[in-house]
Amino acid sequence: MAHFGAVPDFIAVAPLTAPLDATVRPPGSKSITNRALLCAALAPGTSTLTGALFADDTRAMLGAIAALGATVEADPAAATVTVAGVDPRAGRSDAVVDARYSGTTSRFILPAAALRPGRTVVDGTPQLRARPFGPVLDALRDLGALVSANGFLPATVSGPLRGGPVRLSGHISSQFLSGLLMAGPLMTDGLSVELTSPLVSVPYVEMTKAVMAAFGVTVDGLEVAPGSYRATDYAVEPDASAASYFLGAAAIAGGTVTVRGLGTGSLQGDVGFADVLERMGAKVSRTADSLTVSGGGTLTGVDVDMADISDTAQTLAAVAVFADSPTRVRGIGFIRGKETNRVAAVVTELRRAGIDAVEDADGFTIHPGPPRPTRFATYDDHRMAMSLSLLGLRAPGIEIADPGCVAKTYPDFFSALAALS
Ligand SMILES: O=C(O)C1=C[C@@H](OP(=O)(O)O)[C@@H](O)[C@H](O)C1
Ligand SMILES: C=C(OP(=O)(O)O)C(=O)O
Repeated sequence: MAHFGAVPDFIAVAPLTAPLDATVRPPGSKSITNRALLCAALAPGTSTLTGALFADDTRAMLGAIAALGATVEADPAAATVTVAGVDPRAGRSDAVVDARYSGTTSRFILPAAALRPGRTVVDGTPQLRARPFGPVLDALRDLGALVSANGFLPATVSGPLRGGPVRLSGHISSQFLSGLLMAGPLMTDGLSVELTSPLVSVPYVEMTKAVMAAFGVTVDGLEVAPGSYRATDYAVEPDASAASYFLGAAAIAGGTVTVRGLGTGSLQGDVGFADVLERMGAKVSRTADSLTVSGGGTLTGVDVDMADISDTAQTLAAVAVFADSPTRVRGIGFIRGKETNRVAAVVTELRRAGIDAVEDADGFTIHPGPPRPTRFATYDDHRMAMSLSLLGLRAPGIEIADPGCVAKTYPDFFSALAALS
């Protein structure tokens, strides 16, 4: 990960000396910010986002929509972005998008870029180049685009997109479907997607539909009629995946953590991480504007399918270390294709700390135990860094290598973690 300013080689996590009593508001949701930015960029007129996330992944999307011709004014200190939209179907010049490390940016911008008659090259870091793109590239070809790529980035696409019916696999990533749906209303014949394999990360597709609806476009099942977006002002919720670390901290270290801004009406499936903590024995309460977890009692291991909320699987691995029985996480084989092979990475690192962690075909099993002092490797994966740091709240001698990798979604994570105490 590229960083601005000095970033240490590692961070030592200080164990908590008293139970937690904290209220936090994580920065804006990465997933909602990047959807709202794209919908705003495709809407004629001016939209303003408040509560937007400023992190590497959303800066990638800001650059991507600007490359497509949207006018962007960002105020990171105020967490606002103003976007004047553009009709990509009028874009005849060549364009280049650097999606950096961002799955959402790259998978969402490809269909939008393929609406342009001009050529767009979409590329990213070596990490992103190693992630799969075949399903969306094949779908774009079937929808009428010219595509030059071999299943991975870099990819060069040009339109227009005729649209109509298309078949798409769902088991690798939901981001392909979300990206196609968002470009759908601007395809000549609209879009009708038929999934050829079971969809992972389902709540993210519901989120896509909800953000599109806020910008005036209705998705019916997996069908979108030709139409246009409507510029709007949009308030982004705090990030629920980021919240999982603070909720997990309460479960591990005891005491209470309240996350503000994540209420019962949240668009993010990852608020469901609290349900898993509840099954393990933590106390959870929910209001229209907050989510609270209290821990300190015994945690019991769970057997849980996390295909819908896989960004919190590593958080659960960290919590599971402190339970009184094993935890089995299923349904997440596909996270081997994320920032790193997350199944292998979390198992390898926990084993280095003396924990009996086992890789399974579709996930992992964690047998609890006391972690020994360890400097965890983070594999350039923000979620490895954030989740493994939780072990240090209870166990002495825990260090996190390359902590700057959290810049992908949460540049201030370690300050927020320190502020908990
Ligand atoms: O659509 C989104 O915003 C996301 C979908 C998920 O990816 P997959 O659909 O690839 O599982 C998730 O892991 C990612 O962090 C964000
Ligand atoms: C998988 C992730 O990101 P993306 O796919 O958007 O790069 C993540 O944030 O955990």
